[in-house]
Amino acid sequence: MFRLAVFLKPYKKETILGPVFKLLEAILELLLPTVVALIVNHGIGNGDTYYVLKMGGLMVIMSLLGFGSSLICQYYAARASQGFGTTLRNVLFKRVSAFSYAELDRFGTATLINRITNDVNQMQVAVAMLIRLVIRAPFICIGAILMSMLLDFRLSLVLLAATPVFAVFLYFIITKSAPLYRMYQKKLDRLAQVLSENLTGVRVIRAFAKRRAEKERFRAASDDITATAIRVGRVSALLSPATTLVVNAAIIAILWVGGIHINEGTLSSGEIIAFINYVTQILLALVVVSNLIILFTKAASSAARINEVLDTTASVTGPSSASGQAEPGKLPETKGSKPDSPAIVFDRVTFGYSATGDPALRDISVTIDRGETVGIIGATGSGKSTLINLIPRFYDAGSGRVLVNGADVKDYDLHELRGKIGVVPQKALLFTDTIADNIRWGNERASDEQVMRAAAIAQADEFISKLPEGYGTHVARGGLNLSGGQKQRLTIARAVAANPEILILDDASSALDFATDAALRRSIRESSGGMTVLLVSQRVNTIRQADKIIVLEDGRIAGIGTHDELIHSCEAYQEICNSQLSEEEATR
Ligand SMILES: Nc1ncnc2c1ncn2[C@@H]1O[C@H](COP(=O)(O)OP(=O)(O)OP(=O)(O)O)[C@@H](O)[C@H]1O
Repeated sequence: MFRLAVFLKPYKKETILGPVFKLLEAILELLLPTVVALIVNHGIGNGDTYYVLKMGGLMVIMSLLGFGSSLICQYYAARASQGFGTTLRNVLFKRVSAFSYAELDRFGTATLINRITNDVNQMQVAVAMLIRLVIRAPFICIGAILMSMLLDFRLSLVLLAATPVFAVFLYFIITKSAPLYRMYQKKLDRLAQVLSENLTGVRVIRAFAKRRAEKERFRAASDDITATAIRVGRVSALLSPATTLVVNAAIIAILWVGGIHINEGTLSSGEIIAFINYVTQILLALVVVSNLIILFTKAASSAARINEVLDTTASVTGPSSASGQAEPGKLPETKGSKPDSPAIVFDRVTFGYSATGDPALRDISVTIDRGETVGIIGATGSGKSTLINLIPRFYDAGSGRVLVNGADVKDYDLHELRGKIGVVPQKALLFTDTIADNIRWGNERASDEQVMRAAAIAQADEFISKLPEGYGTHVARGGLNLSGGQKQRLTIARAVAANPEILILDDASSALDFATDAALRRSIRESSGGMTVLLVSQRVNTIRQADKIIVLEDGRIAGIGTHDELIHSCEAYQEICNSQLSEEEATR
């Protein structure tokens, strides 16, 4: 947990001055019972009203000073904790943004969101409490014990005897609650996962009339977390009554022993009042300490979760380059890349999502020349998306090399590499902005003409022009106000607008009708201007005109060639064609 203290560095002043002011308040608070004892013994005992008023006035001033110190501490604590939380959240977000798909897959979205929000909040509260109470509460405890020792050493032995009893309670509660807090946070992640699946998949759930089942699933996750919360609550709830029990037992013992001393004439009534005051202060401070311990037990498990993210380094990083925000399509060439080399080469590439499971790609070797249009086809799960994900380094090949323009993708600066490649994913994702800005997302500097040209290539111009506000039409959250095919065409336009050297369409026209799909391929071919195009599809019609077709089967290459070559030589391709085309269509 203390590793995260580096994020408090910019708030050194607040972290030091906050506790100092709180200490001042605690000192004033500790002196008050002694002043009360003086008032009782000298003022009331001697009937000296002037003394009572003078000391009463002193008490008011001390209380006001204490109040002011407390306010200043509160202010510093708020500044430091909010600043700490903001910096930590930003650092975590930056770290997560740099994660490759492999790290994102490993953690999962729900837990990452919880770690950046919930866990950081938990740490933020812990920092505020650290500044406000961590010094004050133990100081009050120890100070009150010392002050009571000064008042009457024999009586204070009762307090010392109570200390180990309290320590045993504390130890029991911490060891029981810490694992429960860790479990609670894991279950919170699970709940967030179920909730997110339900909200994003609401249409599918309704279409399959699965609402009741999903409600049950949510209730089960929710009940599960409640059960853990109750268990942890039961354990931690013991702490306050246990503290009160120990301290009240001490008070009874003090009254008993004190009574004997008063009878013997060795203790004044003012001293016993001050003594009880100190014991009450100790009680309150101990309740605070015990709550702090619970808070820090929670914060420790949050800190461990945060540190896990901070300790995870992105597996996909590139050598740094000074290319910065270069214009898309005009990025500097990486060392090793040659103008006359093929656009993409897979050189004996093998890749698996996990080190132990079956590889998703095995021994893939293929060369794709610049300006070629290449179709990638295969049954579902055969590895098509995995193959293309290795080109922009969404994942890194386990063995073998992937070359772009003759240079290993690992030698590229990531920004430079991805600037060369336009990827249109299977699932169309749009942002809440205008249609024009969504297309411009791939190239912020694109002029209106370039945006319209990209839309025309993607066969999107016609439907856009029919919208009431044309290119200025606002895309609703998640593209709700557009059809599946319209969304796909906009994501294609977005990739085209970036003017990439390599355009990858990962089953990106699956929602288009045959005529639009054909028109799209024609316009990409006509206006590609030397662009290398990779078309991933399960539809033979989408890829049959390609210069080269790669057929994948169970992660291996089953054939490479044109449609005419493969229809005679590749069994896997023949099977796909047989399932989709008539004999006449296949050989036409
Ligand atoms: N993120 C992932 N983590 C683990 N396994 C994965 C992941 N993505 C894909 N796989 C597995 O890798 C294999 C290849 O998947 P891939 O998505 O590349 O197939 P595909 O040919 O593109 O399929 P489709 O046509 O259905 O999109 C499959 O067995 C799949 O289960």
